[in-house]
Amino acid sequence: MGAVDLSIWANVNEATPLLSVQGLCKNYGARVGCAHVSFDLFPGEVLGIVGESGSGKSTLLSCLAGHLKPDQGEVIFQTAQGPRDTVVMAEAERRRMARTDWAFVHQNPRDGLRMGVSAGGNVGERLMAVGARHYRDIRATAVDWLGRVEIASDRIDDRPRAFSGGMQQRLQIARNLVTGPRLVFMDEPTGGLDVSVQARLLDLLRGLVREMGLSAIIVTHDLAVVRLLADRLMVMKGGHVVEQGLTDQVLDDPQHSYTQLLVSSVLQV
Ligand SMILES: Nc1ncnc2c1ncn2[C@@H]1O[C@H](COP(=O)(O)OP(=O)(O)OP(=O)(O)O)[C@@H](O)[C@H]1O
Repeated sequence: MGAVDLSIWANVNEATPLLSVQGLCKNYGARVGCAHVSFDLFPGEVLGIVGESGSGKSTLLSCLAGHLKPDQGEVIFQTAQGPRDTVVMAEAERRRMARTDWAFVHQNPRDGLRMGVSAGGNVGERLMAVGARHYRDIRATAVDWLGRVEIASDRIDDRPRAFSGGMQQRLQIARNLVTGPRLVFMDEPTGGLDVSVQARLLDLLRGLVREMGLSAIIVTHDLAVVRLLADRLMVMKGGHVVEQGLTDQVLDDPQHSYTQLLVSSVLQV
């Protein structure tokens, strides 16, 4: 099992949104989590979601990834079999899609890795979950993916706890991308890392996203992250989307007063 087979996606039209979100709302009792969020995400497109703490970014991402059930709204995912609303689909199907069609990179690698399993095992078990059976092929693909995320092959049998924070995050990325998802959700993927480590990780992510033609939704506090990775930007405040558009346009010519504050860094996000 070498390169990931993407032929099943051949019938997915580039002009059809990969993800189409309509009127998504989630409240926690009387508190607004996110409200009336709508957008389309096209194949190969990277959307950044920014906003201060408590603005609803994580709530939105959790609803999109199926970790949280929204109170209202649709999340239509373009599967190889056609469009499906992931909000109403059966839990078993959503779980299967979460293994195959999309991936989730957590801020803390511990939430996305199995810390007691070797690096190779972390990558290999994802392949086994989608049907790979031959040990030699699985190990060869794991070695290949460790290389792609700049982890030396002689570390394949080490457990993630023997890795630095940056290496753990790169391993989490390999574990998530090895099965060839179309869409990757990332929650503060560079949060908690040193600045130099962040820069290297961002470069790596940018390369992989482009090379694999991935669509991605990235939640971050860091405008430098979206400047580098995101084609489009969504700015949230109090659970609402206050501005969205092309990243350069939003950052260079922000229209909403809150975005202006964010960009001028007057506001600490
Ligand atoms: N489990 C929960 N129970 C009650 N309220 C919640 C819960 N999770 C989030 N909230 C509230 O929903 C709103 C949005 O929170 P959310 O965590 O989505 O924001 P965020 O932008 O991701 O913040 P951060 O960057 O700090 O993670 C906040 O008012 C928050 O207090």
